[in-house]
Parts: sequence; C-alpha cells; structure tokens
Amino acid sequence: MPTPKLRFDHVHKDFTVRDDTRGRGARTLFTALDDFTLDVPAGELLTVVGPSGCGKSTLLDLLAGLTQPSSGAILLDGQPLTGPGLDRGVVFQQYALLPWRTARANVELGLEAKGLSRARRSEISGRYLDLVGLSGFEQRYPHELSGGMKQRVAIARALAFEPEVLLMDEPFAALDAQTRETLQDELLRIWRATGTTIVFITHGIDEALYLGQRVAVMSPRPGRLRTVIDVDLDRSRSDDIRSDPEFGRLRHRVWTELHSPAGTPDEAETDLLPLHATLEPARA
Ligand SMILES: Nc1ncnc2c1ncn2[C@@H]1O[C@H](COP(=O)(O)OP(=O)(O)OP(=O)(O)O)[C@@H](O)[C@H]1O
Repeated sequence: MPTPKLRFDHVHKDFTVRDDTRGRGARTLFTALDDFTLDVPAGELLTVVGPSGCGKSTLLDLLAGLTQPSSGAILLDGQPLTGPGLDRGVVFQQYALLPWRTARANVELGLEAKGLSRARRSEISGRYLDLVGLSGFEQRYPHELSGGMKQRVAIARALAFEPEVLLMDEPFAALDAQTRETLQDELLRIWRATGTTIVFITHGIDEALYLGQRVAVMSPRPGRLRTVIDVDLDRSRSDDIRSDPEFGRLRHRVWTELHSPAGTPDEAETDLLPLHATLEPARA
C-alpha cells in the first residue's frame, strides 16, 4: 500500500469553553472532533459533508496547521503536520483577497513568499488566472470583481504556488446557484488538469456528490466521521450527472446518514466533559 497523501490518525480536538451552569467562571472541555481516522490517497478529490457544528471547519483548520489536535495526528506524506506550510493551499468561503492589490498581485502573494523573480511571478499568475477564466481581468481590484470572480482569484492564488493539497472550506457557499455550478465545473476541470489532492468541505449533499470521488459524512456533537461513500458515477456523460438515477440513490444514502440519530444516548452526553474530568483523571 502506498503512503496516503493525507492520513487522519485518530484526530481528536477539544476546546475549552465557559460553562456558567457549573458556577461563575467554570470551564468545560467541548469535543469538536472525536477520533477522526481517514486516509486520502494522492490526487483524490474528497468532499466532507455534515450539519452545522459537526467540526468541518475545525478539521480544515487542523489540516491547514492553524491549530493542533488535542490528540492523534494528521500526516502529510507520512510526516506529521506541525503548522501552516506552502504545501497546502486554502480557499475559504469569504474570498480573503487583499483589497489594495489587483487580481494579479493577489495571486502573486504566495509566489512572493516563495521568493520567485518578478518575471516568473508574472508568468505563473498569468497562467493560473487564465486557468480560472480571468484573462483580461488581471489589473482589476477586488471591488471591481463579482463574487464569483473574486472566488476564482482566491482559487488561482491557492493553486499558483502549486500546493500538494488544496483545502477548500465551503468556497462556493456565498455564490448564487448558477455561478456555483459554473465554478464546480471549473474546479473539476482544474483538478483533472493539475492532479492536486483536494479536500472540499460543504453543507450541500449535491455539491458533495457532484465533486467528490468519495464523500466523508460527519455527524455532530461530538463531530465524528460517520461513513465514507464511494461516488462511482459515469462522469463521461454529456448530460447533467445530477439527473442520473444512481446520483439520486447516492443523494438519498447521504441524506439518510445525515439524518439518522447521532449515536447512543451515552455517546451524546460525552460531548461536554467537565474540564477536571480530563485534566485530573481519577487515580486507579
Ligand atoms: N475556538 C473555539 N472555541 C470553542 N468552541 C469552538 C471553537 N471553534 C469551534 N468550536 C465549536 O466546535 C464545534 C465545531 O465547529 P466547526 O466550526 O468546526 O463546525 P462546522 O461543521 O464547520 O460548522 P458550520 O457548518 O456551521 O460552519 C462547534 O460546536 C463550535 O461551537
């Protein structure tokens, strides 16, 4: 078995939160992510779907290296992640473009960090702006671009420094339906052209199935990986794959997984642990 591009190895994440029900100033541990274990092979487009608060963004923050797991580890090419790095590109729901920089200058941000020459930066930014369909808009500032165009710039920026893994946190959620569908197709085209490993987080079942080779379905409180569904659809068809009966069957399967009870009552109660229960474990 080749080493997976990404390995989530029993990843667990707790946050310390206020809990006034236990008295003024009391603190409690809240489990946002519990025992998340999954391998992502190189070149896969994995989508992660789950209800609000199930830990999707927490998972992505961990992947981006913005936070560390409370226990367990995330491995990239077999090496534990210890912080942010240029081996991962991130696209968030909000475009996070620098308003005083043109589209081109925004795309060149990561390339400057890499220390590339001006000519090389210009060549690469031009290529990726072209890839996302923004040739001719290089000199526009973010306020002169539509929402869909801004998100294209954000995708071009993340791709331009050729990360090994692209992390996308509901990148199309703020867009209108038509722009969203266009960008979904663009993303599939770019993914096929670049072979980048992509982890794409979404609320939408259809989006998860349309984009993903596999769909990881999460359940909330505490956030857990419920199941992983293979999406085995004939993508060479010219008509809309969403009208395929198999797509409908998979949609129903994901829906059922999302709507079934989160676990046994005992499990449901463990999402809020008193802080002392973890920090001061009972002596044997
Ligand atoms: N810094 C933090 N401190 C305390 N609790 C947090 C923190 N970040 C996230 N949480 C909690 O962890 C849980 C998971 O949050 P997260 O943002 O990962 O969910 P999500 O699945 O991305 O939700 P949504 O789909 O609504 O964006 C939530 O209950 C949230 O309140």
